[in-house]
Amino acid sequence: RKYSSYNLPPGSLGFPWIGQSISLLRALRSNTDYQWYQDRIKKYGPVSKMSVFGSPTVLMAGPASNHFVFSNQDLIFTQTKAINILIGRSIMTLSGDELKQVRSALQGYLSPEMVTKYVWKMDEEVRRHIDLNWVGHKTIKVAPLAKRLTFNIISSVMFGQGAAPFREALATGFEKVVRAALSIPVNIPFTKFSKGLSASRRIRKLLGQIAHEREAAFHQGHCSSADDFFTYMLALRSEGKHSLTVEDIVDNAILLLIAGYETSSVLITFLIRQLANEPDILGKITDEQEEIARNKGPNEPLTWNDVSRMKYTWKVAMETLRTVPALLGSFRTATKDIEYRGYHIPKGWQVFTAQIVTHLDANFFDEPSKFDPSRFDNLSSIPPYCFVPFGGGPRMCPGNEFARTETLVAMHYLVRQFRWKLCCKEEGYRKDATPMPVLGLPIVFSSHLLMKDSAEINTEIAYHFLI
Ligand code: HEM
Repeated sequence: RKYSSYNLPPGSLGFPWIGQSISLLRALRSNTDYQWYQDRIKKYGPVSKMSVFGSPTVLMAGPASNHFVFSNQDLIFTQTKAINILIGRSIMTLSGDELKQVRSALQGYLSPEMVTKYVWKMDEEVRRHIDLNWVGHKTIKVAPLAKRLTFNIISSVMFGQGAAPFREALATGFEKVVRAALSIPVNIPFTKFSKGLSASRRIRKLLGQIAHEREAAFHQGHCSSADDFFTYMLALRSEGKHSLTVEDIVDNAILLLIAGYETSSVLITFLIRQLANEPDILGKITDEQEEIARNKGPNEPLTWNDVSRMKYTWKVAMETLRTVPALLGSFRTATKDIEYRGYHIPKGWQVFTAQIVTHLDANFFDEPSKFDPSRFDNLSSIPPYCFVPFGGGPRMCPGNEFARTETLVAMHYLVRQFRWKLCCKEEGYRKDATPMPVLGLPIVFSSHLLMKDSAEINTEIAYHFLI
């Protein structure tokens, strides 16, 4: 009744609270979400109303809708109450001038010029990770290890050696915060939320200590802005570029880390999964990486220049992101009544656009279900707002260059040293906030340098299943 004068989009809000949440969650878990969106689009068109996760929501489909969602000033990031409590005053919750200042600071920190300075740290972390977890092993579960790798990379870049002694504690704490992010925010002991809340307090305390130490060192002139995230933000503050307190800086550090490690680990996991079934593509990537290695000493770390030459490998990564986007899509909330294609979207409603809808649309990608990295040979042939793994517009992912670089560094060492097969060829994946192979992607692998053919791997797989 409240909206009787509105021209709301077609569709039903379903039962109060529940709406379409259960059927969407079921589709996500069974990885049939693309069909779920298609069914709605066929029934109601590209703009329809539904109710998910407790809020009336307008589902929008297609490149024009993507553009609208990414760039409309009256749509702000949707926040779950749990995220607000767990992460605090981060870029996700800020608005107005504060948002502009923090966005510009984070963009600067993750800009290509800065990422060039992080390549050696990424190189160091990847090599350490491989020595520890791959060399001398025969089987591993890729997904949890990829998470640990991307966590170690980003925490080493952001906090430097200051956080090294606490890395294990931080990794466990962040895992609990991520798990609590989509939970019901009621602080009852032993629930996901209460565990996440305690972890978030511990992380804040620990990072707060490090930040205050960096503040003292910065004032005494003992560190430079390129050393770590805290010093970078403190240097910007001293230049009048923002006015965040140390506590706010810590909150933004937590957000940056969470936004960065989980998504990148999904990309690395699904790349490894894809390459297990694509010997030709793996061969081409290996050739590209061998060519780069040929001009370097045996232990010489990769440089920015090397990474810029990994063009084919990045096309394969983009095709992986097209077929399995690391994030479902973008949720926004309307801050006032707005209009789109003649429909009203009331203040307080959510809008949602799912990446997979354009990524798998045959109008934009020929044979969309085929894995074909060559479709990225000519990026300008892809219409705007159709390929959006990093979002778009003013809130586009500022970490895309960081993610690209760490993924390429990891692939450089993996493809040159190993050949792998999936332990379970039929292993599917489910989607929560991010997609995840149901068994964590167990693989069996051998050293590529020693192996002449795949017979050795086949024996390993047989052995793996016997035990
Ligand atoms: C493959 C890896 C990654 C993917 C696919 C990805 C994807 C995305 C997407 C789609 C958004 C926009 C969400 C929206 O519009 O609702 C986003 C935002 C964001 N990403 Fe990433 N991301 C990745 C890696 C990273 C990394 C490595 C970092 C940091 C080091 C990072 C930091 C952020 C931040 C801070 C935001 C929020 C920006 C804002 O509030 O304006 N991301 N990411």
